[in-house]
Amino acid sequence: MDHALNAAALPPGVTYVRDVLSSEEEQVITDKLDAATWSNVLKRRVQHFGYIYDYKARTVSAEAYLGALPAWLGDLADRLLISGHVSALPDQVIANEYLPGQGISAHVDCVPCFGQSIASISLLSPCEMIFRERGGSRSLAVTLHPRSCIVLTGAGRYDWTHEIPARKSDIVDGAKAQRGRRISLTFRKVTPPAVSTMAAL
Ligand SMILES: O=C(O)CCC(=O)C(=O)O
Ligand SMILES: [Fe+2]
Repeated sequence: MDHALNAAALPPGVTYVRDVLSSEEEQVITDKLDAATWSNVLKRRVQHFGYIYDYKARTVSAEAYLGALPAWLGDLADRLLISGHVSALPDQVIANEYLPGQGISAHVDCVPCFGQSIASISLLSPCEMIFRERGGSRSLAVTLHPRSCIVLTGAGRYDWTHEIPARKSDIVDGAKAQRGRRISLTFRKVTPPAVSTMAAL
């Protein structure tokens, strides 16, 4: 938990923590996901828990509620809150699977849909995440190691985009590394529409 990266190499508001999971936990989580049904609605496979996120409409509606997080994800959500990595208990999780050559294009996670902290836990294979300052010229590359967690808050959540380049290798710790299968679990707190409407008033 205390291999925090040099904060200067991260956008403001972003924290990166190594080894939030053991290798055993990483395997158990992977097996649980593979025992469930991966969705092919996107180029990469995904699974949604808690609420379904509508990628096209960029919304989470009340009808999208699937139920409480399964216990194994609820436990991880509790850990993120108790360790202070997130400020509100996450109630929505998206698992993303990236095969070599797959990525996610530059985006800011839906602002009205989700709360102030977004936490992403990486499994299985390292990859690079690129941050770009919106309306600015700064960009930063951060290696996401398996079993690490990256948390986006503040400017890193709202004023910088993040992306994972769709490529087959990355430079990891100074050396070229072929990508393997990577899975991420992104934990968010859904903002009820009524609350975001009130906040906008
Ligand atoms: O795979 C990741 O670590 C990031 C996923 C992501 O940015 C997202 O689902 O919004
Ligand atoms: Fe994201």
